[in-house]
Amino acid sequence: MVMMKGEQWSNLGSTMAAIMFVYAMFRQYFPPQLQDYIFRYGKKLSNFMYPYIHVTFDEFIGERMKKSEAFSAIQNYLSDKSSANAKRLKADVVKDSQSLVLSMDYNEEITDEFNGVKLWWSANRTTPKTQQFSFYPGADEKRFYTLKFHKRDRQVITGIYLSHVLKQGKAIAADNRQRKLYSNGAGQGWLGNRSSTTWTHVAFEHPATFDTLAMDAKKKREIKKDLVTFSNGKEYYAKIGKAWKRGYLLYGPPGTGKSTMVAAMANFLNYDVYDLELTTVKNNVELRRLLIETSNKSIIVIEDIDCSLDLTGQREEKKKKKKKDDKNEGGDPIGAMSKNEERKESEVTLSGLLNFIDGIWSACGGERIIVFTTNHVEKLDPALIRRGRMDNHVEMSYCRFEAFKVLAKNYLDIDSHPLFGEIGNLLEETDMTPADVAENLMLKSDDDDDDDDEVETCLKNLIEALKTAKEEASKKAEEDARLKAEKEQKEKEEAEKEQSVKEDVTQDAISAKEVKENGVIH
Ligand SMILES: Nc1ncnc2c1ncn2[C@@H]1O[C@H](COP(=O)(O)OP(=O)(O)OP(=O)(O)O)[C@@H](O)[C@H]1O
Ligand SMILES: [Mg+2]
Repeated sequence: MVMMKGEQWSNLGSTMAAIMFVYAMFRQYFPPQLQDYIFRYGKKLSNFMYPYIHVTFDEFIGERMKKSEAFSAIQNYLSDKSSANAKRLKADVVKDSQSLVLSMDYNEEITDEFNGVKLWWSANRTTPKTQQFSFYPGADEKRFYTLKFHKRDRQVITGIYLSHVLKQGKAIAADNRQRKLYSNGAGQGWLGNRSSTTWTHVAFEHPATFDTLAMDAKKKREIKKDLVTFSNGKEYYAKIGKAWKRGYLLYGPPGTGKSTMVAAMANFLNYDVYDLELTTVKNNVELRRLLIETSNKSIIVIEDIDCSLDLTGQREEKKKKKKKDDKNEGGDPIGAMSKNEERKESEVTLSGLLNFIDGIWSACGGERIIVFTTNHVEKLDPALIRRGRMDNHVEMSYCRFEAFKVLAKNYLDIDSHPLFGEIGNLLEETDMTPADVAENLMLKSDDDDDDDDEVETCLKNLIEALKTAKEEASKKAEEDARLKAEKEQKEKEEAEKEQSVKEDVTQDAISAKEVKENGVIH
């Protein structure tokens, strides 16, 4: 054995010596130009033997371990291709998504064709051969995709194919993406004090759509058109020099579908929803930070804006009153502190909010819809709802016949019924919210056999409810009229009384003057 090893070594030694000798001869006897020539042709020869180019795409880029956008896009693109082509597939539940995604297994190669050019993709991974114990098995694993193509196709691949892959991959990601509902909750600082608020999210799974939304069909069409124009309007907004965002004000009585409309908008556009609770936002700075943290393709909602902020035009008076209170409580430091803390609850001001809507920061990112909902549009400061801030004012109103038909179709699956005529008339005369109408249309059992009976019962119940509501409304109107008349009568009486008192006083004054001047007593 040892002999053999020694023999091998001596063989290797002599081979090396032979190579060195040949190389020395080559350098000595061939002029440098010829050497270059030979090297060039040597390379050409090897290129000829292996004419392919390999490009690798790593999963992570940079030192900060940022996930490569290209890798994700390629992953999506290939999962779409490979489910049809590859033989060995890997099934994965993509994070934040409920659907199973099939992608090609490691070391599997799939062929793609683009404009007549053939190319090959393969998924690879390398695991460093360390013996170190790792808390996260697989964390050291490096994953990458390799693209192989013929070097004559270089132009096509680097020019258009790769950008095509990235675009397709991103489009697939947008389709598969699980939308999120964000809300801003007060965080807890590590010393127990209230820290700044941050966005937390859950999956957004509201089933409302424009089809299930009961409202005037024409209005609905207009809103849908407006939304589509907005979401396709990137170039247009850039051209006119306006930030790519749009404001909606939804107003109407409680239960008319304002919140439902927001969900329908998000589902229609495939946007995320940010539900902004203004009362937990400490101040304008925090408001701005929260805004900057929102992603594009999102709807930012502030519900019941009239309750979240004091926007009724009486701000100044209140502030003055507060200042007065402060002065009075000079001797009570603890009280003053708690008052201060209370005030910290929300120092968001109208001007802060306006900056939030149309200040320069609001343009960051773009593609955002801001929705305000309110029950009392008349209470809002006109500055807040002028066009340009709130571009689209949508009134959500009581349920009329057309809206009822949508609800009847959704809830009872009927397009017409003999009772529709009566319901239609009642709905024109009575104000009932879609929420109340819908409540009456809910089927109480899921038995298919007596469906027709149940539909009829539901509609009859609705008629009863409408009649009751109508009676109540007329009673209320009567009562209101009575109270009004009483009030007017009272005011009239008071005015008369005042007048007579005034007259008496004047009469007395005249008499007193006469006495003084003439010394006459009647
Ligand atoms: N226009 C509508 N179309 C379909 N369903 C509706 C409509 N309006 C109300 N509803 C039903 O009534 C319920 C309450 O509606 P929603 O929460 O959207 O009202 P809202 O206008 O936001 O009320 P609030 O002012 O009290 O917030 C919803 O769950 C929905 O099922
Ligand atoms: Mg609501």
